[in-house]
Amino acid sequence: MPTPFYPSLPLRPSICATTPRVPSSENSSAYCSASSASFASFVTRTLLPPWILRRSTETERIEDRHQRIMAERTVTVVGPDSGPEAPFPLLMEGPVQHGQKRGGDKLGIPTANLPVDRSGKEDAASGVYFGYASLLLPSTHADHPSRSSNSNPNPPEKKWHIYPMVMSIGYNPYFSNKERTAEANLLHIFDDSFYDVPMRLLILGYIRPELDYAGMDKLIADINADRRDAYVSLRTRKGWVPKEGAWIPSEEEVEVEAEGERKRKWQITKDVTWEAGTLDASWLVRD
Ligand SMILES: Cc1cc2nc3c(=O)[nH]c(=O)nc-3n(C[C@H](O)[C@H](O)[C@H](O)COP(=O)(O)O)c2cc1C
Ligand SMILES: Nc1ncnc2c1ncn2[C@@H]1O[C@H](COP(=O)(O)OP(=O)(O)O)[C@@H](O)[C@H]1O
Repeated sequence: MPTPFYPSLPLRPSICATTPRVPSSENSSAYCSASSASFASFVTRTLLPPWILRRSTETERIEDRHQRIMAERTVTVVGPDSGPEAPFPLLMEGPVQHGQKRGGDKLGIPTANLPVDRSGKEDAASGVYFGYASLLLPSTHADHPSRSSNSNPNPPEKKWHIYPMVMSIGYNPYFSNKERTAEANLLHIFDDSFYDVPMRLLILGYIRPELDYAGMDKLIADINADRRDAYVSLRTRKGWVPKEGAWIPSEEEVEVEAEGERKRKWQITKDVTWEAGTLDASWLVRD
């Protein structure tokens, strides 16, 4: 019998906060799912992907952790089940550039930068988006699939490799940037940086506008919530999973030291295989 795409689990997260994180004034395509009842049951059925169920020794622990976390916070599932809608997808590409060195060092969330002005996306509304990135890693790179020790669904002979991502386009109001940038956090743990590596971004949906914050901890919390929303929005629906397959992260809640306090955050920790979906992501891997 084929493995069901959506596992059945006793989770009851609330879908779309009563005060949504996502005001939609800046972009009409920003929205929470229309039918919260069906989405509630959808995410209830789908939140934990099959690979978690297959990990026999860790299953209990991770399930417990997911249940507790998901009971504590809300998840915004963005876009219709069938897949991205106009004006998406938006496409961007270019070599990864250096930024202000804040993502990894200050926020603990590295972001691979592309200039906005040379990519033809000047008209894209500033804000937080999600979708997939692909990288053309040289075969000598530590993260090239041919060198990876973990089970890797991306065939090494393929030149471009796909990763789920969440990104911001704009001026980073918290840091008052002068230049508009596009910055993607790939939902994958890399062993090495990949500056100058060609990157493509298939932008599939809009999560929220860029915001200013009273403190960096609030910015970090929101970016982690964005990562979670992007992950659930992509992972749980066939219409959002590439036909081409992806490196898929598993998330775990870990203790981290931040500004002298121990805090909890979501961190991508493992690679697992996603079942192929119906999304056409061929642009990401074409030669
Ligand atoms: C998903 C995501 C959401 C973000 N949201 C905001 C935001 O609301 N406000 C803001 O000032 N910066 C936001 N940023 C940008 C971060 O501040 C930025 O990644 C950080 O300044 C690192 O910059 P650097 O690459 O130049 O080091 C966001 C980044 C990501 C990946
Ligand atoms: N998961 C990841 N997502 C994005 N970039 C990553 C990731 N892991 C490592 N990197 C590397 O970290 C760099 C970004 O780190 P960051 O501290 O934000 O520096 P910068 O300000 O130069 O962009 C990326 O250009 C990339 O080479």
